[in-house]
Amino acid sequence: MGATSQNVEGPSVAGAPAGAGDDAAAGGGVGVEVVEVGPEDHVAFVRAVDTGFLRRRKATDEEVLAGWGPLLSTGRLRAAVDGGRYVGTFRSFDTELTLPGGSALPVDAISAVTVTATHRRRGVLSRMMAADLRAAADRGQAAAILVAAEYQIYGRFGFGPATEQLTGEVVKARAGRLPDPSAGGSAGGRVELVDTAEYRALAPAVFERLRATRHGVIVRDDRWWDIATGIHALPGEEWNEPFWAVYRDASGAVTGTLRYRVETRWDREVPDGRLTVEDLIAPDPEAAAALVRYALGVDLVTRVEFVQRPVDEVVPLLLEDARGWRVLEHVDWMWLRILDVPALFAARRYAVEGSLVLRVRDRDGYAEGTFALEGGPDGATCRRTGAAPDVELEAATLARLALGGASAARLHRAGLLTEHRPGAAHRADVLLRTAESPWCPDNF
Ligand SMILES: CC(=O)SCCNC(=O)CCNC(=O)[C@H](O)C(C)(C)COP(=O)(O)OP(=O)(O)OC[C@H]1O[C@@H](n2cnc3c(N)ncnc32)[C@H](O)[C@@H]1OP(=O)(O)O
Repeated sequence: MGATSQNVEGPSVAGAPAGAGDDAAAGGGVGVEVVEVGPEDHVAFVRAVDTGFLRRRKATDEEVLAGWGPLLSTGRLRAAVDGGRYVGTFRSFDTELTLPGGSALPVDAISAVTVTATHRRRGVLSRMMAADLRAAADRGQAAAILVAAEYQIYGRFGFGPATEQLTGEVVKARAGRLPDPSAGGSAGGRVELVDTAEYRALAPAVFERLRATRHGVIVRDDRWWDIATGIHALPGEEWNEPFWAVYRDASGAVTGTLRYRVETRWDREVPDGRLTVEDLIAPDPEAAAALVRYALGVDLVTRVEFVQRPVDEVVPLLLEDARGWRVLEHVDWMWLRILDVPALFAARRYAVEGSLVLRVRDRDGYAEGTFALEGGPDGATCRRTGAAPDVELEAATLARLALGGASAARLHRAGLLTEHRPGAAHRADVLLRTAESPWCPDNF
């Protein structure tokens, strides 16, 4: 294990040669080398990620290793090294992304991207990204995904925002008549509060039903569930036990799950609590409505916040007075980098039968070319073609359209999509857009 004395540049590492590396002409400055990180340097990697994200973690090396080691072992770790110290970090791991129509596309998920303040804007991220995307393409993965810390970072690497999400709040006093939380579902089901172990046992199956149907969703593996339920503690991160609830339909089957926390507040003798719905997974409308009504009905609470929700969230439609709902934040969320246009577009499904010829420009080559797409509800083909294109766009713009969440007509108005045939943007929308918005409920 490398020494872990922290300084501004991050810890020194065992697996990297001090001072070794390529020259400034390769980018990244003199002496900076991009290396793969093995288990012997997991602690140094975590410390460097913390430095990059401006965090000070109070945990010993042993605690860091016990908490993060199993997680890091499932992914690929890259680091930039200068003088034997990590100055850049990059993690990627395999997951599956649900496409419109329900098929699961194997993709490369990127996280823990940092470059220390001393080495920024010298091309260190560019080199780590280039290495990772090349490796993902060589493995046959059709796309890479990430959640961007800042909007301006990833477009240059061919990523575009493929899902958006919102956080909204219900001000109960303005929402009209509120439901009785004990009333249960309209179809004879009921909401039950459960303990952590029951939730851990019941929730994954409900999530799998969402994943099979909602495009934009990615895998939650056992490790994810253990961390999300506090069963696997992450060192230096405080765990506050939330409330867990499930919805059982009339047959007793669990069809929805809810994780929420409450901050109790008082305005003198008047209760003014805040309830935050952190994770609401309910593929069935009946379960979704029952769990929303339950959250709104909890006493001693005046505001209920729903975080990381799809942009077509139903909460306002469940209120007697929809003006009790207000959107607090509406942001880009999961960014997509298409590495193989035919593989992705042939794997998704389309609401109606249609065809479209796309000319895609890609500085890095992966998505460059002209592609003939023919698709419908039951299947699709997407092949390279010599035919004249209907529309022309950058790979990063195509990423916005890939999951059906963006409007080609709007992109055309913004000058991001060129029509080579009049009306082609509208035709693209008829083919590519989806009735439900793509939604990635997770941060990774
Ligand atoms: C998936 C995730 O993990 S998201 C988390 C991203 N990490 C963070 O936000 C932590 C704090 N920031 C950082 O660690 C770094 O600034 C990083 C990782 C964002 C960028 O690393 P760098 O090594 O500086 O990037 P690099 O030098 O390769 O930049 C490439 C280009 O992107 C631009 N760029 C990089 N970061 C940003 C940014 N935050 N805003 C605007 N432009 C940026 C650079 O100016 C450069 O432009 P150019 O090619 O026209 O010269």
